[in-house]
Amino acid sequence: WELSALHCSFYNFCECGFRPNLNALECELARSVFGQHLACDLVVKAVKQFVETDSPTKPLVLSFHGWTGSGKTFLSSLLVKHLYKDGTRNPHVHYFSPILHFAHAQNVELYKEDLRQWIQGNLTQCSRSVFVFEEMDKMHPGIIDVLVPFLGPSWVVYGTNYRKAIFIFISNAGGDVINQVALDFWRDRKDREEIQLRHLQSAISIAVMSTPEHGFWKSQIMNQSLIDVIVPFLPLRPSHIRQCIQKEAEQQELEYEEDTVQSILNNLVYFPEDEKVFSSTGCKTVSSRVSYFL
Ligand SMILES: Nc1ncnc2c1ncn2[C@@H]1O[C@H](COP(=O)(O)OP(=O)(O)OP(=O)(O)O)[C@@H](O)[C@H]1O
Repeated sequence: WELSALHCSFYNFCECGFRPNLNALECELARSVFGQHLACDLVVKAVKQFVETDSPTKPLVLSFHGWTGSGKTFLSSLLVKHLYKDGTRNPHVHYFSPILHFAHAQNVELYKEDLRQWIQGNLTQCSRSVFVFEEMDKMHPGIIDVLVPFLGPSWVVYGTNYRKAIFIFISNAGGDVINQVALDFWRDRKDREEIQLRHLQSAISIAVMSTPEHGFWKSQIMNQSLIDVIVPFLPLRPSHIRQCIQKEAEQQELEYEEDTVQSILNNLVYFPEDEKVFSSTGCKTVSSRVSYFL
């Protein structure tokens, strides 16, 4: 008890169960997230820097981009797991999905007001809240702009210390350009681990800004550069899918033969059609296939 109290007063961040364990995060990402060296590095660095600052000047805003099934939602849940004592069960982690929460275009004004109040209310209760916005490329543009006052360094939101919050935006936008860069590296026989943010960042921003269905389209969030880190997720190679299959089989406590793993791999779709370099669905359908095949 004493040690934990000391830790809390020293770091000043045990409020609302916020107990980041970033070494554990780093280990779990290295062990469980396959083929995403760039995303893992960027997230760990950004979060470390953020939580080690007593009074951050703005909230941490991360934007995850990449092909389906590449691990965007998975990584965000591992991050949350290691930020709070009770992980994803912590009530100060809030998930938003356009289909669930903002389904009807005619209600945009209502959604905006509800969202603004929800964020403000929750930040008043707990400044160390995390807000995760899924499928940003299906969000009606405009809704997300109500977040602008909460994301920047210079606004004051009365009664809240909004600067300690973490916002994560997830979308497939930019997936095509990320895939193209990864494919070019593969064709040039360059190591995938050589891909750096500078190879992708501006192309992703351009892709997002030119997608009218994206929640960031014409948004002040992009125009005012309120995103701290753009986090690209690379398309997964068959070797990564193999790792996902093995992990899933182990989790389900199923015995597996190499032949069966190969059959699952053979049953997936890869692109480009002639070269079959990357999985079209990433690891997304692996869990159900493992249950079916093993
Ligand atoms: N890079 C990865 N390493 C390990 N497991 C992965 C990876 N990518 C995906 N998975 C597995 O596949 C499941 C689905 O992935 P996830 O939901 O994170 O994909 P996503 O990128 O968010 O896809 P979408 O864009 O369709 O929402 C995860 O729960 C995880 O088990």
